[in-house]
Amino acid sequence: MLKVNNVTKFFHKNNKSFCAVDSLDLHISPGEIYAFLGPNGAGKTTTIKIIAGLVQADKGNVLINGQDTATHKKHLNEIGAVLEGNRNLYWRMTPIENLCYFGGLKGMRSKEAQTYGRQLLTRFGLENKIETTVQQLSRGMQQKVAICAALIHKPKLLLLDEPTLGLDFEASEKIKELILEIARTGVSILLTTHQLDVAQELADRVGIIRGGKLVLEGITNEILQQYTKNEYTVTVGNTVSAETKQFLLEKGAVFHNDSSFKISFKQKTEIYEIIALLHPNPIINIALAEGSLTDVFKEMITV
Ligand SMILES: Nc1ncnc2c1ncn2[C@@H]1O[C@H](COP(=O)(O)OP(=O)(O)OP(=O)(O)O)[C@@H](O)[C@H]1O
Repeated sequence: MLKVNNVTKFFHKNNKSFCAVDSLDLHISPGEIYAFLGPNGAGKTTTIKIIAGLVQADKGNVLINGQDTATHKKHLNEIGAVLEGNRNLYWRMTPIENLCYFGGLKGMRSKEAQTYGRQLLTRFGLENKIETTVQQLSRGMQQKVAICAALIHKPKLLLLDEPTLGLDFEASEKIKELILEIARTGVSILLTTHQLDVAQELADRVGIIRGGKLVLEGITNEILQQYTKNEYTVTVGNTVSAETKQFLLEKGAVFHNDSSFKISFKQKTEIYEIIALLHPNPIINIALAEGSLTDVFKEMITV
């Protein structure tokens, strides 16, 4: 669906040229959710703007369905984008007026935009807010309208910049559900977020960009497995004896209290040695810490 080939972009700052996006390659398949992550200034927004045709790359190209969008501009119509959340919308207009307006910009007939706009707003649970001005809606509802506006012309690729930023728990859960639902209809989604838990929950694949370069890319679950440390939290029924405690401390254990500690190993099998050592103190619980994108991210951006 989307292929970004060797895209490079230079900007000028203080009379010096610097590379904001450096030889970037990425691709997204139909229905796939790709989380594009990176610290502030890494080059995410610039990349998204290049994909959306808002910024011109100095090198490389963007292909949609195999066609270069620089020479086949009509393929940009396959893209819907929510780049600034609710700031994309006209606040004094109602959701349906916004949708008709954005549909019109994409060449839709007014009646078609009306009909599909109402369907979209209903699908997003906004059927009772169709005639309320956007400024009177909650932040979460405004975000839903912004996504509807990006979907009005039935794009095949949706670009979402920080889709859950500033939303409360319930609104962000709802937006996440909707993102998954949109992807299930075959729309590819490229999302950027600093909320790594959101990326972990939604993304089929993840790319981490730093200094304009992709430093890690892969299937989310595979990356998580790769970065899962063999870190266990062990809780026993009785106080750990002084001698065992000393041994565990030497092995790098961190005690939460006299009967619970955290310990990491190079090899998973080392936990059996610890279980044997603790005997006959009954083991109440052993939990392996799950890897998280936050750990992966920290490692990738601090090396
Ligand atoms: N129009 C511009 N002119 C000059 N420099 C720019 C321009 N747009 C972006 N930059 C610079 O390019 C670099 C990449 O910026 P970009 O906005 O793509 O980063 P980002 O990863 O989206 O960051 P954030 O997470 O803060 O949104 C930054 O150093 C930024 O200051």
